[in-house]
Amino acid sequence: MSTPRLVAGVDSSTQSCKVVIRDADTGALVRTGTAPHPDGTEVHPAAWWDALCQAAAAAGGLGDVAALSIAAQQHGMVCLDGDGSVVRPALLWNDTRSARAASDLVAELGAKEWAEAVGTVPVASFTATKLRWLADHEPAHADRTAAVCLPHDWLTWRLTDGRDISTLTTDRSDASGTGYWSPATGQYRTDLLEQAFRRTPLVPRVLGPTERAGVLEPTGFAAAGLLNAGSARARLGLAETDPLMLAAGAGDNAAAALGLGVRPGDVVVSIGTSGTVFAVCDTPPADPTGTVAGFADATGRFLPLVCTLNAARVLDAGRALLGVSAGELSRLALSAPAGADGLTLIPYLEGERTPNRPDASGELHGLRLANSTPAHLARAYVEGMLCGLADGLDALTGLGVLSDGPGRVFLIGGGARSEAVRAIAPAILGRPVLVPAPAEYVANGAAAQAAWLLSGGAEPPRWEAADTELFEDQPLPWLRERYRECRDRAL
Ligand SMILES: Nc1ncnc2c1ncn2[C@@H]1O[C@H](COP(=O)(O)OP(=O)(O)O)[C@@H](O)[C@H]1O
Ligand SMILES: O=C(CO)[C@@H](O)[C@H](O)COP(=O)(O)O
Repeated sequence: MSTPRLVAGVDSSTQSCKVVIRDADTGALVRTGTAPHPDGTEVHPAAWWDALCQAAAAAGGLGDVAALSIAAQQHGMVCLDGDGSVVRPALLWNDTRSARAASDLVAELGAKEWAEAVGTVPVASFTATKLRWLADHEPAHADRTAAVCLPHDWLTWRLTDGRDISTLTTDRSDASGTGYWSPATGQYRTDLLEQAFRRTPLVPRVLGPTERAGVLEPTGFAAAGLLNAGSARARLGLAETDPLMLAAGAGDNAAAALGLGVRPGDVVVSIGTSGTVFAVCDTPPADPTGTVAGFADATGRFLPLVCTLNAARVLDAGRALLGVSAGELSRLALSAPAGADGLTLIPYLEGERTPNRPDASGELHGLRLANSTPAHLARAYVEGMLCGLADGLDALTGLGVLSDGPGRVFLIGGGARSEAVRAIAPAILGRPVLVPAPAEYVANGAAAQAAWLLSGGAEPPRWEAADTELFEDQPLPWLRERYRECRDRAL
């Protein structure tokens, strides 16, 4: 029997780095590893590199892997100087300090004009607004910035070169989250980059879905001038003789869409640090309200997406408040009645991106003696978080980009591991929900992209779909209505 060819997929997400190693032909899972990322919304990229090395080691190393693809959290601003050194820690997608810069940029050009130019209207998450913040607040760092790239671009480049900024690459999906690349034309809008940053740094070359970002040759680390090349290869579990092909990589949500094999009409709801609701479609969306971001996907199509800042960590906060485990929060939530007897959480604990309220905070409405119990509070936390996502699903549906949809609604991400979330989601989202078996769907999508690179086929590999469990319940329009009233009062 021949040895299977292996591929690796990476999800360098907000809270951790995950590596999955799969059989390139069958998709069978071979090994996995994870490592945590530091907390905070400002992180030095070296921490992602360390976590990638640790996660690769925990997955048994990459020595027998033929191709690798890196997917990562979107939008983070990584500034490099002319020598390829990091200028300052990266500002992540959930750092809201550029909210004022975002509203300045909208005022300068107009929301409709931004949506038509790049598919998105500036909010604090997008790279363009972070660059404007840097220009306004740290001009010395802005002056030193010779190139700007994103988390997955930097990690891929760190593996293939790590020194020459002219070799930086990205892909369509991540480029579409910058605010200066147009999914509709497939071109950078250098004028908008300059408008945001008042400078024109080098930006990564945008690769198509099956293009190769590079090859990590046996001598690669030394050629790249990385200090202690031998130890870097050793940390990744690579033997001195192993070449490793690097795929284009992707933004995490596009990778998840690829990993799940979503079809036009399907919707994915992901509950990670961010809450996202997205679909794939064949025409570039442009929502002048900015609610739906018109991203590109990782297969050559488009990825309309709504993103909230408050998802799995709302559940974490509920647990901390009640001093209980994730399992106990879930049990408590399921022991309270739907609607928590009038207790409603508006879950904007981190400010909010959709709706665009970067300075908002969370609010509890309707506290009474009768609902002042741990169970009611747990229920309100789960329901409030899901109502934020249901608003996102409404916006996506309202934009008319779902062909005959919504069809299948998938629920993924760390938060989908909660039994209460799975059970309550159908009533709040107003439709049946398919929960794939718990797995790292972003890293799986990256692994599929690596296998696609190896196969050179016209379509991504057709690996066996994950087992799914169907959750159904009667929609609760009255609960959504009460949430809307409290939300609008809060806003
Ligand atoms: N059983 C569970 N119940 C509730 N939340 C969970 C559970 N398991 C994991 N989580 C939460 O999921 C989050 C991590 O999810 P993940 O999708 O990996 O996030 P990210 O991609 O943003 O790093 C954490 O906030 C964690 O507390
Ligand atoms: O900003 C977005 C999408 O626009 C987020 O979805 C980030 O890509 C972070 O994802 P997670 O780490 O929460 O999965």
